Amino acid sequence: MDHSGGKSSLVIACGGTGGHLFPGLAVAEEWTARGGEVLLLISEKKIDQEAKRKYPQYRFETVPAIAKPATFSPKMLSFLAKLWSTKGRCGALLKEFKADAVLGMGGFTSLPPCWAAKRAGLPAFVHDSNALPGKANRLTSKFCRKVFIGMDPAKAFFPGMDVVQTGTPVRAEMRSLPGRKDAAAKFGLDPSKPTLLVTGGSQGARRLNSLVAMAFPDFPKGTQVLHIAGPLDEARVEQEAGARHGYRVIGFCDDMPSAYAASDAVLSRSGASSMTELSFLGLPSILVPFPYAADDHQTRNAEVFEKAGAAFLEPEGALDAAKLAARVTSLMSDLQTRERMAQAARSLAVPDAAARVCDAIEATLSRK
Ligand SMILES: CC(=O)N[C@H]1[C@@H](OP(=O)(O)OP(=O)(O)OC[C@H]2O[C@@H](n3ccc(=O)[nH]c3=O)[C@H](O)[C@@H]2O)O[C@H](CO)[C@@H](O)[C@@H]1O
Repeated sequence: MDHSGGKSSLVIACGGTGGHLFPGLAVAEEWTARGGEVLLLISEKKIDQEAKRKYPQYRFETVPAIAKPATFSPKMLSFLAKLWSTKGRCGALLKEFKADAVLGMGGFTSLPPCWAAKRAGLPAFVHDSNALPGKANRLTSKFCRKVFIGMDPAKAFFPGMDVVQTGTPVRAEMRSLPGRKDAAAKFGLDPSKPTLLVTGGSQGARRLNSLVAMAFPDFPKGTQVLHIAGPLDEARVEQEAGARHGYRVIGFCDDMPSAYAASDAVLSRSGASSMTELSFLGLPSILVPFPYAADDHQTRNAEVFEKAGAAFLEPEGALDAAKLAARVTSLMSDLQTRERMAQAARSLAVPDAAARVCDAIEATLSRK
């Protein structure tokens, strides 16, 4: 295979959650634009299977989603068995696809393909978008030639590894946002009114949803809310708040560019992909980390934005409806602060992250 022109075959393991899937798709877009071929490994989860429909130009294969049990229990045996059997299936797929390299976008679902690559003598790479890398990625990195990171603090967790700070890739559709008027119309909102986007990441955020619904009556008059409640909580939030004027509830949003384009500020969990999009688009935010995320990594993510002045960090444990309303009020009624935060957010963006990832893989392949 000719590696000089980027015609190589790349396997991208990006299943399990939006935070892994969308950056993986962004790399696929860049790799294929360079003339290469991709095979995307996704899980059986709904979000992954919907991506398969939305991107018919790519080849997808479904492999099991793998989650490590929190404590040592009999479930650990089935976890290990699943890792082993998935590694076998990935090995067969790499061979059949004539893969030149494997890129894992994170989580235990990335481990078997990177392990299989190492066994087959192929270069493997892992991308970690968080400030505090997870155990899965630290383990997966042992099979990898290079580790790509989204945020600077992650570097310290991969001692002795070839770590490249690439930033986290953003899908191409984020580069061409619709105008505010069209975007607002899509959600039945008034483009002339200040609008707050609420999102809990790809899986939603039940507690945050309830707080926003309770706090809304105390938001500044005229403020609209576009509330992405998550597929499992849509009906409940709709019942609690959906009938209010200027309050739009949706379950899963398959058009995030429009959601961002319609909004002046964002109240969000601090998943790395959502935050990457906020910095790429220069949106001020209030970040409420998911308190049960592994090793509290969402708090570490949010601290990076808070330190840069790009976001207000509000720990969920200390948040009630009154405090949330006060925070939203101070943000929505102060254009200067929003502009300052937007600029700080932009300063954290790495707009060519997908290109940096592809450059680093190509550099390794050309030395093979
Ligand atoms: C609960 C949890 O542990 N979540 C983790 C998960 O991300 P998780 O998928 O929860 O969240 P992220 O914020 O990283 O990514 C969400 C992605 O889904 C998209 N989106 C979201 C909602 C929607 O309706 N439509 C839609 O397209 C967003 O635009 C974004 O691209 O992996 C990330 C990357 O390791 C971590 O940083 C997160 O902490």
